[in-house]
Amino acid sequence: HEDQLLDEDQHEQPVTVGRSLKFENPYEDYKILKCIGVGAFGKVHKARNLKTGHLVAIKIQDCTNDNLMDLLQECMLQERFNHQNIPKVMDKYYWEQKLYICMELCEGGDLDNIYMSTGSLKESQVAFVAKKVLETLLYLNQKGYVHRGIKPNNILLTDAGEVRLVDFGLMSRIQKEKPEFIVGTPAYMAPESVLEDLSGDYDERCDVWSLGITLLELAEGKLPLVISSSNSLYEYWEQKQRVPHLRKRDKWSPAFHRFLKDALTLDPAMRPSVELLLQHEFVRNVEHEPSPLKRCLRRSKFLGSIRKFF
Ligand SMILES: Nc1ncnc2c1ncn2[C@@H]1O[C@H](COP(=O)(O)OP(=O)(O)OP(=O)(O)O)[C@@H](O)[C@H]1O
Repeated sequence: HEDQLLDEDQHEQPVTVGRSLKFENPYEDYKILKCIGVGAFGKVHKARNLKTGHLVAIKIQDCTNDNLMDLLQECMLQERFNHQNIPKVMDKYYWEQKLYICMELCEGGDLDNIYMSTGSLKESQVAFVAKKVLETLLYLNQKGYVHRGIKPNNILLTDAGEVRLVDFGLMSRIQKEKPEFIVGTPAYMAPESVLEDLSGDYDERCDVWSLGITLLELAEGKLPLVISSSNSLYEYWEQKQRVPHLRKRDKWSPAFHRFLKDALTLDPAMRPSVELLLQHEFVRNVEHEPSPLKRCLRRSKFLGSIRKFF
């Protein structure tokens, strides 16, 4: 219980994690109900707290002595963030070589699954996602972090259609630690992550680019650039330099076209910051409630139950 991790936010003062990391059997506190997601390092399950009856999501990851600290760092970052769009961590256990992270359940699932089942989103729904993700990114930027993993798969919805951002495993400090390796999912990665001459000092704006690609995907129902490796991303930008845009010009408002043009500015030095984009006409007047995504959640659930039936 005396393990210590470095807390970067507190000027590298060590903080004790032993107090809140439980070295106990999690199955005595939670009943696993069903698997709701699969990640690179483990699975996410829906579960019930046996004392309170509350439903939670439990991420279960295999641990070795080598990766335990990395996984804990990611979880502790998520724990430390206090923002309505970031799922709260309630408990964490280390038991029989596995890490169990119990957090707020986002019953709606991720936007990747949702749009694949219901079809592309409407403009008002895309604008809502844009605003919520920008607000979360602004919070992270103010704390000094770049997310580096913005994509539909990491944007979850609660039952009420509220947006939650997850996956803090690729996150890094703004301008402090450029990742040693190219990190992220290539199709969403900003051109500067592979083009040296563009990299400059505009680190946090890579999230703005990834958000632009994400919104295009949600609106059109498919990825604008089909790129599966950082090599092919490099080749694409070396040869074509054609910036993705909405194909059907008349289907979308001029504000949406302009927003994407701004977010997908090739040169990060010219790309607007998160703060500036929050003032953009496309998102400025988006209401916080009610969520326009609630309707597509109902549809996704309905389609899910029909599929189960057949
Ligand atoms: N709090 C949650 N509530 C509901 N579903 C969740 C929650 N967290 C994750 N999921 C689901 O589990 C999936 C996998 O999540 P996880 O965080 O393990 O993936 P990951 O580590 O980001 O995966 P990868 O590394 O492959 O990107 C998500 O895409 C989502 O569908």
